[in-house]
Amino acid sequence: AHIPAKRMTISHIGHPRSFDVVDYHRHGFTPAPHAVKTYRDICSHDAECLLPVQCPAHVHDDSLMKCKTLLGRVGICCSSGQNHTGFQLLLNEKGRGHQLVHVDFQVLGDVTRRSRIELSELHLREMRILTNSRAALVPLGTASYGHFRNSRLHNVHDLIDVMNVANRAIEIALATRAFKDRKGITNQQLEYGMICQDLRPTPLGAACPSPPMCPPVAPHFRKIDGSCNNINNPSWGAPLTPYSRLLPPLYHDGIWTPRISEDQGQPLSSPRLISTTLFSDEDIPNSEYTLMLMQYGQFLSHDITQSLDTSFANGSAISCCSEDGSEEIPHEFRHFACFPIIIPRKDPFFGTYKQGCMNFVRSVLAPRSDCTLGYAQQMNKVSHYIDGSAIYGSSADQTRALRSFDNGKLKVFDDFGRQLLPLSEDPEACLTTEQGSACFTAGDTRTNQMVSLTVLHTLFMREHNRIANELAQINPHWGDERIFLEARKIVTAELQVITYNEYLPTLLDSYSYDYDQRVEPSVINEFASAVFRFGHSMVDGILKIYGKRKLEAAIDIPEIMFHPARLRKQEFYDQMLTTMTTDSIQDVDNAMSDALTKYMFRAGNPFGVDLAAINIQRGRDHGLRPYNDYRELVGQERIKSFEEFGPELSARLRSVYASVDDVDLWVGGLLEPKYGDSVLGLTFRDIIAEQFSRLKKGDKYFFEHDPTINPGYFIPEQLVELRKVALSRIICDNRDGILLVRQAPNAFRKPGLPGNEYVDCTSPALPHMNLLYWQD
Ligand code: HEM
Ligand SMILES: [Ca+2]
Repeated sequence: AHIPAKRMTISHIGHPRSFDVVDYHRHGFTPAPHAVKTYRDICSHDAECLLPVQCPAHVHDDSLMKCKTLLGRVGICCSSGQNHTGFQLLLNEKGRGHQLVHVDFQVLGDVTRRSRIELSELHLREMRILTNSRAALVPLGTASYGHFRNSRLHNVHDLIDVMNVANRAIEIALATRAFKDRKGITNQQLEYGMICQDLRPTPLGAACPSPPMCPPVAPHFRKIDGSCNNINNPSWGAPLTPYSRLLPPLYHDGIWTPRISEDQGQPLSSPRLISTTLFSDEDIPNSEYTLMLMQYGQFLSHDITQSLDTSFANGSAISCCSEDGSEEIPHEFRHFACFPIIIPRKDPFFGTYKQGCMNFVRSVLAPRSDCTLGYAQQMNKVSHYIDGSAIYGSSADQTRALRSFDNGKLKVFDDFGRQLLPLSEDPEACLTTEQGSACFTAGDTRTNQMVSLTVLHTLFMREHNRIANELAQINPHWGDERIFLEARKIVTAELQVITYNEYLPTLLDSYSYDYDQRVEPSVINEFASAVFRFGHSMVDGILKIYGKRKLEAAIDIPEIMFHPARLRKQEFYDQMLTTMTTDSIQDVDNAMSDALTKYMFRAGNPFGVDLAAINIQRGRDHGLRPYNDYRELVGQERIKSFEEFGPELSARLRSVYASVDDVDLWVGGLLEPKYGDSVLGLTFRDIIAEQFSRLKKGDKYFFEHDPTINPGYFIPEQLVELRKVALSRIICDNRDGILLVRQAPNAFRKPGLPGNEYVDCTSPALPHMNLLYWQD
């Protein structure tokens, strides 16, 4: 018996932050004196009036006091802590009535034994499935393999590390289930995190990773794996740790079983049915933004998040569908992480290929960071910070494999004088093994997923080496290590400048500043598994390639997924950069390219997989609550009837959702009307703002933080230089120069828009960063 979403009200206990305050100063508006009362007048002395999403999202029966923010939006009075779970709530009188669960050691001993037996049974079953059935594995060369390829690991050591953590997390989830059965714990108690017992001194404690060892003095350079950033919580933001959450998950069993309908507990509709009913391919180019807004968004998302599909212990891909794809494998014969997407028989596309099942495997889990029993948490495979991990890797091993150890530079593949990323030696790196295929290596395992993504990886690899070369000239006494670390630090700052000064202002108009040690920087599960996937709607299924005067090719993007060999054609790199900074993105709406919903990763096959359906299923896999709960979290009214979505959509929505409280977050967020002149609706916009606020506030090494905070701070003269950085300058500096000679100053906005006219790459309108300020 989980809490029906409709009965919930959301209120918040927060610590002071200054979201709208910043906005207000930046834009220089003065609120009309009668329009709003400032928070000081309304909230008590230690509280501040903030947008709800900026406060730790706490769901309980009472509501904190409503107030108005400086920009006139409805806020709440917040006063403490960021986490939505437990303890603070209990101390707060609002928590009355939610029982803290006492854990007695004898019960815990029994529960531990039971979970270990169950875990070994699961492993045995896995072995049986693997050895007995050909259908257990996803065949190489299929689209489903391409999907799995998206969460491939670097190497076998990487696999062992992930498996270790994942198995411990499963053990804790199993123990939680046993404990719940034994003690009659409610789903609500699980959601609130009311089982507060730290497991570390108990036999289950071994399942929690020990905290990282940090040097006594904070190092000047951030660690590759992001650990030791926060003094009190050194594992915050490190790879293989769980996502944070805005709201507690909604699982059917309170632990890991996906949610069902709010309407009489029927199963939710198939994500594929939702996809065909609500999403179609329409060509609606945006008049303001270039494809770079899409491509940089994906590149950035790969720096901060990667969830992994569960695999067999040997790393091979689990199949949940029969070999011919006509049906799901029955529960008893399939892996416990199977959660296949059922394709309705009448499916207008997959039906013609007699496909009844699309493979989907649930994400790998990580133990909770406070080492308690409770709901399952998904693992982020990469460092949560914006720290260039897609360029450099998220572990010391990965970085070592990418470095040349020559004057601080990264390894390159010299392709007749053009510097490309090193070729991959992994025989499965590409989706195809046809002659002439070539895949590349970088810090992230999704580098080859889209050729335009591979181009961005190449661009930043070149930028690193360009800076390393300059630094070596300016400081001839520096060795390889010093040059590498300084260049990485500068490139990371460049990513932060581009992200916060160029990219985010196209999506948001406000976010907050200052370091705050209490802020957990971790990527928010709702952000990774739904909200930031808004970018999928921006993707154009066709990449146009221009020659000197005319259109040379129109590439169907499924042809270049995990197949970036075109990069070896001499002109292609410059051409792709030109296309990305010239052509339009598609509008953010419920149109999705067929390239993503029918043909994704098809690799020569007649059909691919459906990313819209996968996004919806992933949200359910990760226990995301329905869209309405997040509307409320950003201070909007809950939707009460489908009619509120407008006449056109309401009938379609009603045909796939039994209740308005069932609508998936990714779906509802994309259907929402745009907020002001933003490309996004308010719900997505606010959650994105909150995420990037945390990534800055919770990162001690953020480039702009001052010497009292950032052990590797930049001096003011260097900051002035860094703030000149623009993506268009980086493109000009690292082009082949074969076809690309000009850029508009803002690479995300369409060239030719007022103030964004083309200029020559050598123009002072694209200022250079002067590295002489790094002379030492
Ligand atoms: C260029 C075409 C793109 C393709 C083919 C693509 C494909 C994919 C695939 C296959 C996944 C994994 C889905 C799953 O199993 O749950 C994924 C995840 C994701 N995508 Fe995309 N994507 C593209 C562009 C973008 C863009 C433009 C953005 C954002 C602006 C974006 C943001 C994300 C995010 C945040 C995730 C979740 C990552 C994680 O936490 O694992 N993607 N995408
Ligand atoms: Ca990162």
